[in-house]
Amino acid sequence: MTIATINHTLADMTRWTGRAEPFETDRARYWYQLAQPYEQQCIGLIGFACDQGVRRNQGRVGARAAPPLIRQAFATLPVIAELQQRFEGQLPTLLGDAGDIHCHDNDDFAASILEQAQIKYADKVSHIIQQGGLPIGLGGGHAIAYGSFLGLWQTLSKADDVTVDKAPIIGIINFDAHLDIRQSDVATSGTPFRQIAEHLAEHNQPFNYCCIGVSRFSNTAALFDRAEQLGVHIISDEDCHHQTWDMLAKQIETFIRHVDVLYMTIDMDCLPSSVVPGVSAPAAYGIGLIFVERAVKLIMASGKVKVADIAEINPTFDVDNRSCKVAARLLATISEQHLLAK
Ligand SMILES: N=CN[C@@H](CCC(=O)O)C(=O)O
Ligand SMILES: [Mn+2]
Ligand SMILES: [Mn+2]
Repeated sequence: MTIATINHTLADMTRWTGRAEPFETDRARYWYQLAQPYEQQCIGLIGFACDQGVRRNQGRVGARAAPPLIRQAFATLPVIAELQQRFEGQLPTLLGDAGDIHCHDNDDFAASILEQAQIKYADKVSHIIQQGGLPIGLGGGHAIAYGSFLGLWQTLSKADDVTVDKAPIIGIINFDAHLDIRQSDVATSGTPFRQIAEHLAEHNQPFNYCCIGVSRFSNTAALFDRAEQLGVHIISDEDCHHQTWDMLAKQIETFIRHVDVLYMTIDMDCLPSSVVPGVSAPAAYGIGLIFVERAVKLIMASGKVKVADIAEINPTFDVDNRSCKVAARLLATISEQHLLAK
């Protein structure tokens, strides 16, 4: 039997590598050339190398290996000209790597190892927000979501001007085939948004949850019942294909207008398994990458996103690194939009 432990490892900067461009101007620049060990950069990457929640949820494990592979794929993407111009002379202040929280799990669910990992990860998230940065979490299973939320919650609770009746309204936008509001005796990758709903209810705060890409073939009627009880705003996978962009954008904008701050999470199984094969629970239908990227830009443009994460990549089932590359593209999109909006 393995011993259940959690630990934090600092950024491994030897992983930030990519193409050398000795014959080009210095505008041939890649993200690997920007990354620094996290201090107080505008963006702080923090890995959640944990798939205990997937295991507890009877899923196929492997997501714990994803954070360094998503980083590696991101490292090789070019930095767009607009960003280089805008931040000339300040490029080392843009991207920090805060390392990974590891959850070395076993089958002893009572060991609370997942819960401890979520708390440790939440502390890092909170620290980055308090330093003025945007934390971007790299899962790991979708149990990362409860940690990301807790990190945001901790920060908001510490703010000087916050009282119960004046607390900022939190909105959560999740791109996911699954609602992840399961009832269970332990936390899993299928329970985070139900846990968040309960946490908010305990503190007399509203639960504003918009789930985009929900599949009627990936959620039971019991889950749809709970979604209705909790007032979840559902935009189904079929809606995403059949409705116009203007109609979808309006729904998302209306949701955003009613909240003060946002937590945005992308469960990579929202995309079709032909596009992202390396996930814990693949989706047959899925929503388009073109739509997801456009929606992510719209959400980031609100300026309300205080924490974001990318979850559920499972490298064991990836093909030709395809899934990590899609995750890296979304990570670059979030990063670009955040920085350009500054
Ligand atoms: N993170 C969520 N996972 C899905 C898993 C479904 C499955 O294994 O088929 C869920 O709980 O609904
Ligand atoms: Mn999912
Ligand atoms: Mn999920």
